[in-house]
Amino acid sequence: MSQAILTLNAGSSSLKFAVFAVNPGDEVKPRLRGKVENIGAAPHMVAVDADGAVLVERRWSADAGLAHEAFLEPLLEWIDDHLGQARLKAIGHRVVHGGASFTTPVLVTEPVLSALDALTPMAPLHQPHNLAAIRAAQAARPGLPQVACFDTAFHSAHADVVTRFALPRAWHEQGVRRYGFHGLSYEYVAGRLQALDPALSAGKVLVAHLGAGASLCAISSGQSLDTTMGFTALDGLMMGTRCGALDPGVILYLQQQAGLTPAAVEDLLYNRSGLLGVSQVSSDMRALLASEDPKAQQAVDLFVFRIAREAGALMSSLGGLDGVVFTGGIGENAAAIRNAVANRLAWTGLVLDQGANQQGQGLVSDSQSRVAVWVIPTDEEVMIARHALEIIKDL
Ligand SMILES: Nc1ncnc2c1ncn2[C@@H]1O[C@H](COP(=O)(O)OP(=O)(O)O)[C@@H](O)[C@H]1O
Ligand SMILES: CC(=O)OP(=O)(O)O
Ligand SMILES: [Mg+2]
Repeated sequence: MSQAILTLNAGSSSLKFAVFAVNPGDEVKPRLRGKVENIGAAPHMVAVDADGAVLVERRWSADAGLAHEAFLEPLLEWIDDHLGQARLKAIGHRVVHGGASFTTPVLVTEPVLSALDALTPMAPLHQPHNLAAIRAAQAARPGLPQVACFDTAFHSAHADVVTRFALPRAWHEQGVRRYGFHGLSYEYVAGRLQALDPALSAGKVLVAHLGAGASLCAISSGQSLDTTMGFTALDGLMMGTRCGALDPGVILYLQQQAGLTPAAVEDLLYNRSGLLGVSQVSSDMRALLASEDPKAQQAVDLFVFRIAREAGALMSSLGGLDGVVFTGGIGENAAAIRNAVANRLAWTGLVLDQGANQQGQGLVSDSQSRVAVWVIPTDEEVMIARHALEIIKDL
């Protein structure tokens, strides 16, 4: 009987899932993938097979009030019905925060779960959903190995200086330091780039993961050297609803002068800021690009400005720039954003091929460009499946 691995990637408002067949040579091959989007509002589930044919599509009403956990049991049953002859060998999970202790994927045990629970305050949008998915999967499939794969792990070899805040050193020792996120995405993209352009992948590359959450990663010879997110996934770029880098004095002002409680500050910075907060229109880049509202344009301009500014910082960490890779929902699909970022980085000698950029696939820089620019669709799911298989191989 063939074997399969299920991956679960519980995000702030979505639950992505995929089933991979384990082929000879331990190669994982996608069988089906899908997502439940818009959880908390009007959930929408869609799943497709390996050829992209729709297997299921379902909508729930906005007032159903369903949380992530409500989808897990029916989802696991639906997946069982679609496994055919295959037997589920493990479930791999994306866990956003691994802290200082988890620098590689691990088999989930109770002590692992409680250690990950302690990191929840540092990833309030993600960690509770990641851990709820693990607990629900444990309850539904007792005995089935669960593997946690961390967003932070790809950045765990950063030089000491990259990890530090200029705070009294005792805080660093207590774990108040920069970690970085979106590591599963960066690891996948780095692997794809090595296959697509080995010479570039041996050089200095800036990868822009621009989705609901957004960050940049400085990758040299396939290794992460620096990244824009830090202690939490709030730092760095402006995001859908998150503020990105902020003068810490603003937080003091909000609490001490404006009288916001810590919980209200958390809600402001994680849920009400970013594209949504500045535009007052939407957190969704598609809606902003289609809007006539000048505030939407202002939000897009700030998003692009912040990318270019942080890109400058990471070029310094890299000591140069040979290539840029765009990925994530915005990076893969929004030609206008790639173009605007490219215009701000023109001083590096980066020139887009306008036709290729509109197409948005593969190499999109001009043949005369000093900096190569690629669009590479990310795949956190396949990375999770590979890691899960690696961990359970010796069980
Ligand atoms: N065709 C498109 N043009 C512009 N933005 C897009 C397009 N398709 C998706 N996006 C944007 O991608 C973002 C979601 O990215 P994604 O990587 O899927 O998010 P998540 O972090 O939830 O995985 C949204 O802001 C959405 O508007
Ligand atoms: C870490 C993070 O911001 O993840 P996402 O982009 O999925 O929200
Ligand atoms: Mg994402």
